[in-house]
Amino acid sequence: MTIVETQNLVKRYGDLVALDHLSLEVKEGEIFGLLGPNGSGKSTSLNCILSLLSFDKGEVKIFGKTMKPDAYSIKRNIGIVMQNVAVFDELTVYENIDYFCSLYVPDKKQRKQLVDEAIDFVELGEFRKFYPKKLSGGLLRRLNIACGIAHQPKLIILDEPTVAVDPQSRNKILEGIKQLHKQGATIIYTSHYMEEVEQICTQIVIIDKGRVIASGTKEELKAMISMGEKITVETFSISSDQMTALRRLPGVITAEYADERLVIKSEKETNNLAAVLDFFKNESITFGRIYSELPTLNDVFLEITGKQLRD
Ligand SMILES: Nc1ncnc2c1ncn2[C@@H]1O[C@H](COP(=O)(O)OP(=O)(O)OP(=O)(O)O)[C@@H](O)[C@H]1O
Repeated sequence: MTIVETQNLVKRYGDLVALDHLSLEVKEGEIFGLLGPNGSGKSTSLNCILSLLSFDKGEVKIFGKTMKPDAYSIKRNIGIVMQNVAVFDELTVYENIDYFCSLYVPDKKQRKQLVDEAIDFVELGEFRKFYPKKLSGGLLRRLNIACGIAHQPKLIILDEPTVAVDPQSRNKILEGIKQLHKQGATIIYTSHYMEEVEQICTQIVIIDKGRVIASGTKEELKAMISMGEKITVETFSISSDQMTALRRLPGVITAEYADERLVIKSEKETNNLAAVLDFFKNESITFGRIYSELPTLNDVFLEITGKQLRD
């Protein structure tokens, strides 16, 4: 079943085209990763999906129905965790979650159970009587998440929930998302951190300048590009003749040297690590670490657009 569908969404801010015929399809049970560099249109697309922002062209359907600002039956089944923490300073952790949950769940007894479950879920039990001002950035994010998910929605939308959080809270947030997914929620997750998207998303769409540039599972995305292996060698110097020799190794696509790092990218099913190691030994070139990696989503982005995901 399709949970969210956007067809040819166009959103302009004056002359700037923020969404350029953006079509997305999120199926039930997916952790759908919307990955793109800063300014690529991730937040704009979420705001259009949620009818928080009007758009110039296109259509949004959620749970098979057209999404509109007053589509309350749809909204009741959506949980939103936005980039900026939005909680009330005057309310405690418990009261904040209870307030947001009360917008969807009027029954007090039922709500108490949901709020308690949300507090346990984000592990804020010992902070339930704290006011937001007393919480660290990571704990605040977790409170923000609890406020968005306490009513146990079918669809959860998280817009860069890990920006500027400490590694411990980041891991807790990512583990929490996986758990919500296991419990049956469909999740839309935006990020410009490709490692996170690789780690948790079952389906990924990469956008740039408001357009979809690639989509699929992480394996499918990596299979789209010609590169299959990236070898990095930390070395102080290498001559242009030596670079030419390295470029002649089988299957080498590029070999570049910058900032005391040599990076050799080779085609799929090439294994040049042993050959590169032999070359450095035979040429008596001193080197530090040498390692081989599989392509990342950044390499996918780089090969398709010619630029880094994180500029
Ligand atoms: N209210 C606005 N008025 C004018 N331009 C805007 C507005 N909001 C966003 N933009 C522009 O639209 C484009 C898309 O922005 P958007 O915030 O959707 O990108 P993003 O991928 O979410 O970026 P980030 O990761 O920085 O949040 C950017 O060029 C941005 O500068």
